[in-house]
Amino acid sequence: MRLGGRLAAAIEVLEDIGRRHRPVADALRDWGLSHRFAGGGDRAAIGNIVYDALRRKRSAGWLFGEDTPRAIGFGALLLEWGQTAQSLNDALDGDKFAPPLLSTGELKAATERRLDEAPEAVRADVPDWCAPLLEQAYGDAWVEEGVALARRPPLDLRVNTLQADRAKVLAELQGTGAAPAAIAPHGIRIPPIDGDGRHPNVQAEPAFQKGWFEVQDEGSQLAAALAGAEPGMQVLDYCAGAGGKTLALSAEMGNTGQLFAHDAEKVRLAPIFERIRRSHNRNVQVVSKPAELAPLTNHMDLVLIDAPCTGSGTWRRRPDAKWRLTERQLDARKGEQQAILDTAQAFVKPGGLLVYITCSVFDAENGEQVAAFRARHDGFAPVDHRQLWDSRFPGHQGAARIAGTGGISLSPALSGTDGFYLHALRRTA
Ligand SMILES: C[S@@+](CC[C@H](N)C(=O)[O-])C[C@H]1O[C@@H](n2cnc3c(N)ncnc32)[C@H](O)[C@@H]1O
Repeated sequence: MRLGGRLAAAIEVLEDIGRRHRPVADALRDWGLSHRFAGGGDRAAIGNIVYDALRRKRSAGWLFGEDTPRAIGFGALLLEWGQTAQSLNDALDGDKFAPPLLSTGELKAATERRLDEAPEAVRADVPDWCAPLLEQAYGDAWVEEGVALARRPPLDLRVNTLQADRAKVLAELQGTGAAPAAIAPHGIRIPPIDGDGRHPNVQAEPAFQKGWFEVQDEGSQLAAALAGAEPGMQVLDYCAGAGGKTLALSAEMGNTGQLFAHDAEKVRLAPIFERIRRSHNRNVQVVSKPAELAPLTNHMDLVLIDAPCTGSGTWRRRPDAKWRLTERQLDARKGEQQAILDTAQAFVKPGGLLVYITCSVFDAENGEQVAAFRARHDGFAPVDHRQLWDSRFPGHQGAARIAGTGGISLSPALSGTDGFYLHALRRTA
């Protein structure tokens, strides 16, 4: 397929996503099933246009004065693929599979409209209602952070130190662009792809099958490392999901002590069994029934709450979620976070740690949530987060926002990671 056919397919997929409110991955998969002639390169290119269009939906739409699938599809190529309106028309001319060429009016709009004159929320590529929330979190840097949240993400891996070391995994991944991550000691980064490229399928690597590494954003790796799990500890991962942090904690603990992995949803927890097997974790017990957690009350050295949240820190990877999110959903997540904090705190032993994590960039789910928890519960005091960060990641003082006793926040523009928040509280009574 030439560029025109790929763009037409991307516009079709964007129409499907808009019409049927479907997740991007589902819409792309269905398109692939009904167009079996398309090769892997075509599918990757179409996927890239679709994801770019969703990441840059507002700024792409701004160029044409509307955010129709056609406008944002073309806009993605203008903003992210180094095309100009004229070079696009030249490339599409004579391609019978291409969408109609840009009209005189569209050419004029795309040539004359300037993104640097657009309102801030357009440049930041976020819904209007989210702009004040980003400003609250990032102050003057909020547009820059919005822009970074709309960029293509890297592919990050965490070396499973129970099975391998970084040099060994890097040697296996030679030729993929893999390099040591900037901050995470066991992290490996394959940079964001350009244009119609695609990341290597690392999960097909024998090294992955042998459990030498996991796919995990560097921010998630840093959050897990900051939680402070140590060999021999009793740890409860209360919202373990598919176990991304569980596996990292288990490795930090050197496969010793006990790590209980719980989640309210059995379906979310299901993949953890295969992952534990592949990664050779021997200190993890999966506890799906809340009643079976009762004996752990007051006994845990560390309780990790990787809370359900809006996921606004992961918009680079799930840009459709950015446009689907509503204030009502934010309120619902806040209610869940509050209830989980109130329940999970009871498992911390006196002197133990309660560590709260989200992959949200909104203070309402982060610092404000922890402040409200502390107002409801005596006996928990924040650790010194500056000291915590500096001791774990010396030499990276400026790579996170640290608000004294107010937690640690990671962001794409400052930290080069997904947006994450971590707040560690010690039980004092
Ligand atoms: C951010 S995800 C966890 C991701 C996971 N820790 C990881 O690193 O891959 C949040 C999880 O919280 C779970 N959850 C939601 N409400 C819960 C509750 N009341 N108790 C325990 N888990 C809950 C969800 O099912 C979801 O799997």
